[in-house]
Amino acid sequence: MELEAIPGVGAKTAASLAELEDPERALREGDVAALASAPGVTPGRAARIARAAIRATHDDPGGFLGTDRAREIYREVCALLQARAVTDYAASRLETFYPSARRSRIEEAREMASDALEREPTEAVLAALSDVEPVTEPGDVRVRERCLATTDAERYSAAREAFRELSVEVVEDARGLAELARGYATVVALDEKFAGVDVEGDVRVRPDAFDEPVEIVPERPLAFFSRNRDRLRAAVAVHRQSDLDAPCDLDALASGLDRLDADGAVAGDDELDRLEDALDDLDDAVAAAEDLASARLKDAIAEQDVTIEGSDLLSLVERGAGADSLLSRELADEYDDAVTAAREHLVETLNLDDAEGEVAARAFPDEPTFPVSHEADVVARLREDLQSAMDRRAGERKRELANDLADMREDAETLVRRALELDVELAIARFAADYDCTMADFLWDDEEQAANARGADAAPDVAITGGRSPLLDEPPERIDPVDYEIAGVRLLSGVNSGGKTSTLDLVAAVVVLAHMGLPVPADSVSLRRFDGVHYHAKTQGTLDAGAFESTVRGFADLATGADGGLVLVDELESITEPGASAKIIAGILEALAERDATGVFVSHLADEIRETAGYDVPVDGIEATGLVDGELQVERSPVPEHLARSTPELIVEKLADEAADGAREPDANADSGGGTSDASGTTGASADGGADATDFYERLLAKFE
Ligand SMILES: Nc1ncnc2c1ncn2[C@@H]1O[C@H](COP(=O)(O)OP(=O)(O)OP(=O)(O)O)[C@@H](O)[C@H]1O
Repeated sequence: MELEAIPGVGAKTAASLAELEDPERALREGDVAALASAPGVTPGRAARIARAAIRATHDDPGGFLGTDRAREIYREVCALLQARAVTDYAASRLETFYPSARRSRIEEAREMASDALEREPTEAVLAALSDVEPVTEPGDVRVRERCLATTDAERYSAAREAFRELSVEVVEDARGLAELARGYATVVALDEKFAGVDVEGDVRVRPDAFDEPVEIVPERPLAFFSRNRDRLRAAVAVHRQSDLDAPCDLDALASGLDRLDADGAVAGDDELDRLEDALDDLDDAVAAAEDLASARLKDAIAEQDVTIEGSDLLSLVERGAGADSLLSRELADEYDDAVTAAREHLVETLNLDDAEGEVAARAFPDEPTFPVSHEADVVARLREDLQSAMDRRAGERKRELANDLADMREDAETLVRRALELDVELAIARFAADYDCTMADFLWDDEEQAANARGADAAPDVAITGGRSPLLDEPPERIDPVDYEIAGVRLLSGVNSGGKTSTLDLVAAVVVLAHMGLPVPADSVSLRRFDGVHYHAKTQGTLDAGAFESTVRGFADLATGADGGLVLVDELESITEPGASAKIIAGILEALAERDATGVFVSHLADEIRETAGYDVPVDGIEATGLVDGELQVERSPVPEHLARSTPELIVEKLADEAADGAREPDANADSGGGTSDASGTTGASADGGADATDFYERLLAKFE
């Protein structure tokens, strides 16, 4: 895919995306983490780019969400899904699901959602997911103890390009190599002609270096694995806790990671640990050995009676000899014992092997001295030996581990990606479980046409059974399921607070989710494919002339455009005075009906609109089954083709009933002091005035017929 062909991606962003290892894959798979790793691309922008790329693939013009309220509904359902994601990745990735009018996109997303519904979001998987994050590239790795050397200028440039972690030096000849070997622990000569040269130090001739980068810089793969160690371990745990297919041997990867320190060094190697400890403890051990030997010798001297003949003493003094000579002559055995103890102490505390022990033995001189002191140059030699043994060992282990892990890098990245994608699926599965969702049945255009051609009864445009609006501010168990069928353009009437707006929200949420390819919160839903959703929320109060004009203009576009969208309108009458509103709504309904559009208009002016409209507008109604203790008892599912009674009508009916009861039972009212207010604040009928009040309420009631 041409990066600049993606809507919204300009030259700068395209250049930035081109820096990714595989931008096509990232776009194809909606890998928002990879996209967000492009320079200057934020996670939010990454999701928008991924969405735009999906749209481009499906030739989707976008714009499905035609109004602010429709966009709000999308954002709200998206937030409900995101609230069920564990990782930031999944939260961003869920934003790549958007309502589309394109069948191919809907079906693609439905396939993924259907797989998601098979997933089981166990506590163990969710806990493991909390530590998974997209892998990151380690920062610049610099290896200072190793360098590359060549006599060839071209090879020099190629090596600088291929081995950015190492210094590359130009040398003239073997002497140059020898000089480098004095400054670096290891020199890797790239030229064949150095094969067989004898240079002191660790000089390796590797003309194959370019083909074996892991051998030359094992730090490169190790840096990746150590940088991502915790997230890789978490991804391994996610795979072990779930039924995900692992792209590699999880045990091998886990054991490789166990052999790695967070800073890229090899961990868990006893010999390496021994050498490292010996180096760390060398100075202390030498000092302790010295003290030990001196103390022994001191004790021996203190216990010793030294007899010396006067002539001997004289000759010693004449030769200028000090007490040391006396020591060697008189206390040679004691000195030997003390020095042996010091040497043994060194070997034991530093856990030295035989060869190292031989060097350590020379750290204390055979010539007696008091106090006993070490030979600094021997200790320095021991340090060098230990250091080079450690470097050698670390190098070997690094290369071994790097060879084991390097081949797993791609799989390790896939492992993390699959774990993160699982989080996306689990968020969908958890949303579906919380709202008892199901996949909607689409009546695709060709099937619809075939049905119409057969003369079959036209199926409703949307049919919802047991719908539970996820947008209600109620916990899922308090939501009354709603059945609603929408065919053509219709009115929805009903009592105040009966659930008319909530029904529009439910329809919008179901249609948006279905067109996102995601499960819908209902027992069953069948619907046709829509080009968009145009949901107009109730306006607060009447509009000024300008706002009114632009609202009417908006409906003109809807009524005359080619868009086969779903139109949902909530109490449009509030935009202006009731008489004018009814006329305008009737006109809009007529125009939409002529275009075979689908729509629901919630209105309290159903009668007036029907009188004005030039066709028989169907009216559905949300009915109150009665008023109990001042509370409406509502049947939330709209009754098809039924004008619901309004709240005022219900209240007048209640007053009429109460007045009639009062007129029939004068004694009861006389007892309660007649003419007082009842609990609901309405005036009851008195024994003598009951008949009048009954007549009055009956008169009001008759106006509703
Ligand atoms: N299906 C439902 N299940 C449970 N509660 C619901 C349901 N539908 C609506 N309600 C409750 O009824 C309240 C009122 O709903 P809604 O605003 O949709 O009514 P309305 O008919 O549009 O009211 P109005 O005529 O005043 O605009 C909601 O806030 C919610 O608490």
